[in-house]
Amino acid sequence: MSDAVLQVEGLHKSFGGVQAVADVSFAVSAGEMLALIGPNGAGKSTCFNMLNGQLAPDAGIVRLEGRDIVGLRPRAIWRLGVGRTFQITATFASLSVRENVQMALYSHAGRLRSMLSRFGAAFAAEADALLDQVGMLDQAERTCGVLAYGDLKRVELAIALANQPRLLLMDEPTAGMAPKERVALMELTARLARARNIAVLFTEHDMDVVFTQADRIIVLDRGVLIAGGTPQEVRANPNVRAVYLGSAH
Ligand SMILES: Nc1ncnc2c1ncn2[C@@H]1O[C@H](COP(=O)(O)OP(=O)(O)OP(=O)(O)O)[C@@H](O)[C@H]1O
Repeated sequence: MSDAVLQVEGLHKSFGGVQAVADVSFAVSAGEMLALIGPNGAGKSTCFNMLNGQLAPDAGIVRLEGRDIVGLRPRAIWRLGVGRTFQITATFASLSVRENVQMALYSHAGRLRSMLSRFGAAFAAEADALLDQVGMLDQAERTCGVLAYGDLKRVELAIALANQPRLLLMDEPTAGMAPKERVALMELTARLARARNIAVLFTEHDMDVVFTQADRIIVLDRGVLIAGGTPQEVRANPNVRAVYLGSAH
């Protein structure tokens, strides 16, 4: 795929006798939403951890815009434009929504050592622009500790965007959210990904979110990719139905 932001080839990882990820290859294009699904223990987190440098693969190539990033530290990979959101939100509860995004902008600009008290107006306009994009500008003055969970997730998305990622890794982004909020968050993510040409790879247990929001889906089972394609193709794949979706889809 010529416009691939991320290219993964022959990724392997074992823990003792357990082959967590076995010969996994896939690619994600700019502006594309790719869902990585599979039952518990299929190897999704292990894959993510190898993509952002937290875990060293036993074998395989990970290319970000053509550059092999295997062996780089997580921070170096983040600097190259790989953002990640986690199942548990990572905002500073005592700082305001705007300050949290300002902090991320500071960090992206390499000026994290500046004292919080010197924040002042620095990056305030940029922070507000990001908050506007995720629909949180009207809550910019509130501290993150008092926000509703779904709103916190949108702040987290703004924080991830502050690093101007080329690739966004989202590990169960909608965990803990109400079903209606989940689709809304991923619709927002998809809209922003397309507008900013960001490749998004996400894991998700909510099949409604996966099948309505992903452009393509890849399916892991016991470390092996057993299927990949459009939501329609994956839904119709008998292996997927047997191994993962059961009779529900
Ligand atoms: N640090 C580790 N040490 C030993 N085994 C591990 C480690 N991390 C993962 N595993 C094993 O590797 C396999 C894949 O786990 P992984 O967490 O990647 O799956 P997952 O698809 O993310 O699961 P879930 O949906 O439950 O988060 C499992 O058998 C797990 O027990």
